[in-house]
Amino acid sequence: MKQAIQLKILSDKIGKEIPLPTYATEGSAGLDLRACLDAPIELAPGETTLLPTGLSIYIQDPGLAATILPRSGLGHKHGIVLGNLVGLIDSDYQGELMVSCWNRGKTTFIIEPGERVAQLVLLPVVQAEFDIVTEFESTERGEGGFGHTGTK
Ligand SMILES: O=c1ccn([C@H]2C[C@H](O)[C@@H](COP(=O)(O)OP(=O)(O)OP(=O)(O)O)O2)c(=O)[nH]1
Ligand SMILES: [Mg+2]
Repeated sequence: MKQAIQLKILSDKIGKEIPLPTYATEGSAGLDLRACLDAPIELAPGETTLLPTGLSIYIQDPGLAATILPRSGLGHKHGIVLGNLVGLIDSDYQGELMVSCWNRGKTTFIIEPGERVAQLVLLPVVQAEFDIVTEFESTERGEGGFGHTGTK
């Protein structure tokens, strides 16, 4: 599904040395987010840094949200993941998209200006309107969880 989303360019670098986010292929779910930096950043093992993207989006529709997810190659091969594990962008957020970058690996990683550090995925959202009850209709699972169904 496609939907227009308002986007503000906050840095002169965007659209010049740093391209606007695009879907890499027709079927891509994620838009790669690039580090909007003046100079490379060294991220030592165990360190976390908050990277600007030079962009803000205003999703506007409360039925949507965006998530910031790690890129699998960076995460698996270099241990570069997100300090908050997953970022959630609210539909009413209008500030700069920020990427918390965590080096959970064992070697220093250099983040270059314009490097694709994470990906943005827009998702549908349902806001709950709580209906307070004292009993739930019973289910096969009931209150069982956390391995209740076994491992094999
Ligand atoms: O990786 C992220 C996560 C969040 N945000 C922005 C968008 C989001 O809408 C806002 C608040 O995020 P969240 O609700 O996860 O953080 P919080 O610690 O609960 O802050 P707040 O009290 O502002 O809601 O921060 C980012 O730019 N990047
Ligand atoms: Mg919050």
